[in-house]
Amino acid sequence: MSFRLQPAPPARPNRCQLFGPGSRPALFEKMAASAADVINLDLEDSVAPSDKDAARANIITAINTLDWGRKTLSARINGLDTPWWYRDVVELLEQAGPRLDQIMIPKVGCAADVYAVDALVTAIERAKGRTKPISFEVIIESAAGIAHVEEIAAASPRLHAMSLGAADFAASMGMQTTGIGGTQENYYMLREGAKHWSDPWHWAQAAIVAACRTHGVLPVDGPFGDFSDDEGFRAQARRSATLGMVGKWAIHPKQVALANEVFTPSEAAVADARAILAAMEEAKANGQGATTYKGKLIDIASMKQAEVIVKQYELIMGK
Ligand SMILES: CCC(=O)SCCNC(=O)CCNC(=O)[C@H](O)C(C)(C)COP(=O)(O)OP(=O)(O)OC[C@H]1O[C@@H](n2cnc3c(N)ncnc32)[C@H](O)[C@@H]1OP(=O)(O)O
Ligand SMILES: O=CC(=O)O
Ligand SMILES: [Mg+2]
Repeated sequence: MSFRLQPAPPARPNRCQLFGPGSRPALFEKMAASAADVINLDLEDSVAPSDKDAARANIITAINTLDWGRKTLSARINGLDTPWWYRDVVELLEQAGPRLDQIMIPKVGCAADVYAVDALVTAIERAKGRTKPISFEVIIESAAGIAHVEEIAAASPRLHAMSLGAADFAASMGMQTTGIGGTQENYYMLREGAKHWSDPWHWAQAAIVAACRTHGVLPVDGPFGDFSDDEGFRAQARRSATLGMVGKWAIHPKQVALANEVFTPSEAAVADARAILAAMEEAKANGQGATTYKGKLIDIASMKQAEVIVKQYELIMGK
C-alpha cells in the first residue's frame, strides 16, 4: 500500500441533492423545506437562454432571504463554453451572502477548467472580503471529463464533491439512448435466449469513485430522469451506494425520500457492522488478526469495511 494515507472527504451528509430551475422561484421554498441534504439552484440546463439573467437574480434573492436550515446550499453555474458563466460567478460571489456554500461547475473537461473558476472565485472573495471560502462540486458529464477524471479530482482544495451527469455524459459519448440513468433497453448480455441487463454507467461511476476516494472528494450519482419509476431509482441508487457513492440527485421532490432511504445505512447493516467490530476487538485481544462472524472470515480489512458503514450512519444521525 502507498505510504500516503487516503484523505477523508468532507464530513457532511450528502445523500440527496435536490435540483430546481432558477427560473422557477415558486419552487424555492419547497426545496428549502425538503429533506434533501444539499440544494442545487440551477442556472444551467434547466434554464432557457432568455431566462438566464432573471434566474440569477431569483437565486441570489432566494439565497439571501429564505431559511435553508442546515442544508448545503449550492448554485450550478453555466459551463465554461457559454457566455454566461463568468457573470454567474461574479454576481453570485458579489451579491449572494455567506449562506451560499458551494458552486457546481458543469461539464468539467480538465483540471484547468476548475483552476479558471478557482482563480475568479479567489479574486472576488479577496476583493469583497468574503471570509467563508466557497467550495466547489463538479459534474463529470463528457468524454473529456471521464478521460481526465483523476486530475479533475485533484484540481483544487475547494473541491468537495463530484457527480456523474448521465444525460450529458451519454450525449458526449455518443451513446444510443435518450434515457437518463438506469437500465438501458439495448445494454444486455444474452445467455441461452434470456436477456440479462447490464449497467452502462458502472465503469464511469467506478472511475469517479476511485478518483474521488484518492483525493478526498465525495462521489455522487447524478439524475434519474423517470421520476415515476421509484423502483428503478432505488435500483440505480443501490448500485451506486454499493460502489461507494454517498448520494444521488433528485430532479423531483418524490425522489428525495428514496435517496435518503438508500444512502442511510440500514439499522441491520449498522448492527452487523458493529458486531464485526466487536468480534474483531475480541479476536485482537486474543492475539488473532482473523476470526469468524456468522460463519464467514473476518479480519482487519473487515474492520475498515465495517467502519465505513458505522461512520456514514453516525455522520447522518449526528447532523
Ligand atoms: C438531466 C440533466 C440535469 O441537468 S438534471 C438537473 C436540472 N434539472 C432540474 O433542475 C429540473 C428539476 N425539476 C423540475 O423542474 C420539476 O420537478 C419537473 C421535472 C419539471 C416537474 O415539475 P412539475 O410538473 O411542476 O412537477 P409536479 O407537478 O409533479 O410537482 C409536484 C409538486 O412538487 C413541486 N415541485 C416540483 N418540482 C420541484 C422541485 N424541483 N423542488 C421542489 N418542489 C418541486 C411542485 O411545485 C408541486 O408542488 P405542489 O404539490 O403543487 O405544492
Ligand atoms: O447535468 C446532468 C446531466 O445528467 O447531464
Ligand atoms: Mg448536464
